[in-house]
Amino acid sequence: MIRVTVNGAGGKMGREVVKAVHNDSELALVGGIDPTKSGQDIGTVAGIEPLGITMNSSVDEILGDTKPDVIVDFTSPAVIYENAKKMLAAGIHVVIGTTGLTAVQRDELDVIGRKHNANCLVAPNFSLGAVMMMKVSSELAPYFPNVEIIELHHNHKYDAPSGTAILTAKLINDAKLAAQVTADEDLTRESLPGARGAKVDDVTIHSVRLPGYVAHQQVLFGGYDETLTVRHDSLSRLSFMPGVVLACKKIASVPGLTYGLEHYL
Ligand SMILES: NC(=O)C1=CN([C@@H]2O[C@H](COP(=O)(O)OP(=O)(O)OC[C@H]3O[C@@H](n4cnc5c(N)ncnc54)[C@H](OP(=O)(O)O)[C@@H]3O)[C@@H](O)[C@H]2O)C=CC1
Ligand SMILES: O=C(O)C1=N[C@H](C(=O)O)C[C@H](O)C1
Repeated sequence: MIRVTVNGAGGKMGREVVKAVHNDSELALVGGIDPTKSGQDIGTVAGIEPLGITMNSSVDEILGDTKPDVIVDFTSPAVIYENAKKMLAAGIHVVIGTTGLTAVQRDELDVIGRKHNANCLVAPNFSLGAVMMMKVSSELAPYFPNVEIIELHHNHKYDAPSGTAILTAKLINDAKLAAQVTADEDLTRESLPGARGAKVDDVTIHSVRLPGYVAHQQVLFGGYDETLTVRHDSLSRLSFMPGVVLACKKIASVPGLTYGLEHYL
């Protein structure tokens, strides 16, 4: 059995991960961390029966002799980097769904993890459909170099743009660079600052935050008198669970830090 602790276990994603890990026959749920739910039973916090596991308040409390094999982290961009350094330095494999890590930070985590034989997966999106949306978008980019992303999320999201939009833009930019194509020069003027969104290299991203949405993204390609749109919708947070469970099972066999769930499929 693979022993798994959930960091951010009281959050929207954390509660789903607790249930998914608890329900999987190859995974053993051994702990949960969440500062404001410390002392409570992890099952009760997740909305199921009590599981006899008391929540801790910080990662520092679980790095001792009874440390898990894997920590799944869905916390906040504000804390992920410092926590990831601690978890990897303790020799624990870390599955990171939390957004906000920069490329430089990922490189630093790779070094720390390799030094302590701890592997790391940073996946901005664990849903299979979102991974396929990114793959298809990068394949289309050489043929349609004019492209903009619209990502739509619930209004409690910490960050903008989303981690998924940033990775999608990176994959599109990489594909365009390899094919030596660029977007037509953008002559549009902004009469209101921000109206044209944010740029990640050659790709524009627009972020929508509204109650009612879960996680959605459209990648819009413009061509010669035609357009092509790739759209993905996560209808609930269950959509991320097969990817998280797969990652917990596979992480011990993939050395170093991996960026993107596609490398685990
Ligand atoms: N990769 C993917 O597929 C997905 C990634 N995400 C990302 O996951 C992250 C979390 O999202 P979501 O679950 O919606 O957010 P929530 O705010 O619902 O959950 C985050 C939880 O982490 C807790 N927390 C905050 N600081 C710490 C800490 N230092 N140690 C332990 N726990 C802490 C929070 O506690 P408190 O509320 O008390 O502050 C909260 O319970 C975001 O970055 C989001 O973008 C989300 C969905 C899918
Ligand atoms: O905060 C969220 O909800 C989500 N965050 C991830 C992101 O930033 O891409 C994944 C998904 O879009 C849901």
